[in-house]
Amino acid sequence: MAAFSPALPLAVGLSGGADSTALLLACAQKWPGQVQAIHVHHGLQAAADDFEQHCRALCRRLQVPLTVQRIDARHASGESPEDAARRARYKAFEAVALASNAQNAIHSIALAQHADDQVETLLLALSRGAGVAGLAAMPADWERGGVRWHRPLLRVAGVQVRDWLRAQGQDWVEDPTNTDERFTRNRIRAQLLPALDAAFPAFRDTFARSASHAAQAAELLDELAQQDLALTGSPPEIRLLQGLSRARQANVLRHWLRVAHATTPSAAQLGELLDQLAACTTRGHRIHIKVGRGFVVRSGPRLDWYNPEVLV
Ligand SMILES: Nc1ncnc2c1ncn2[C@@H]1O[C@H](COP(=O)(O)OP(=O)(O)OP(=O)(O)O)[C@@H](O)[C@H]1O
Repeated sequence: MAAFSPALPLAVGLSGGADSTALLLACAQKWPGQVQAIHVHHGLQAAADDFEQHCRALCRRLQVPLTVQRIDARHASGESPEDAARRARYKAFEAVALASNAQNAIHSIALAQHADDQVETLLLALSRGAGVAGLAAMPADWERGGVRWHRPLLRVAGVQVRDWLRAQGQDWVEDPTNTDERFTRNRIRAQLLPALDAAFPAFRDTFARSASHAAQAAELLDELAQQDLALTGSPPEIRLLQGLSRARQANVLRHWLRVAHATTPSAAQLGELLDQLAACTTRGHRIHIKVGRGFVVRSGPRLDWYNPEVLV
């Protein structure tokens, strides 16, 4: 938090839980008159009104302007309720930043994820078999929608955040779902983090270092994919793809499918596509492989992708 120097005015995403309560308090103390808060009311759980009340009382006491955004975070089929809520929340933050008037325009938004959240994200990525992009976990800073986003607590342990809050005499609302071990993240927090603490006391720092190595590697792979896609064309030409190593083919194909078709192949689908590419040496060789909601096919000298649902 010491090195955190955001462009002001700053808005803090305030859920009412310990972490964002602490972040708002620290920021309001550091930059009086330059900080505001955004609370998103999901209406998903009975405790939502308690969260809102806590946020209103806290902001009144700190004399911090508060915007409460009500959202409908119902999830689409195939999407987890947590992902839907997170996506809707980010959209709500962006809408508030966009609507902030010129005089008090929000330049940065800070979120309160801390080092334990980062370790949980990394372990979740490992449990899904993620590649380096997933193992990069959460970035500390990024830019989107003309706003700088920050996670200033990413190197601070969860217990330190709560200890600081207690020392400040500040209360918070405990999210009742945080102890529900039906959620994987909560099982990681309750069962794995204490075991990691016992086995590797420095795990928060060392895991964070691995995540930032992965982030750097992911950036390089992305740059290489852009260069290779410029070489093969989009959609890519089969003969030019075949001139690349198998690892580079995999990298550029993943990139092409993501940027051009917003789809990600499974490891098995990509493996099959690479095998087909290697075998594609005759004019008549057909390629037709399911990827995401559609198919990668051969179309003359190139690959192509189509979604049959969109064609009808
Ligand atoms: N309903 C919300 N309204 C505003 N900001 C939110 C809300 N939910 C989460 N955030 C922001 O996003 C961050 C990450 O959310 P996440 O749900 O992972 O954590 P959290 O357990 O809610 O954190 P906290 O201890 O602050 O409640 C929060 O620390 C907070 O800054």
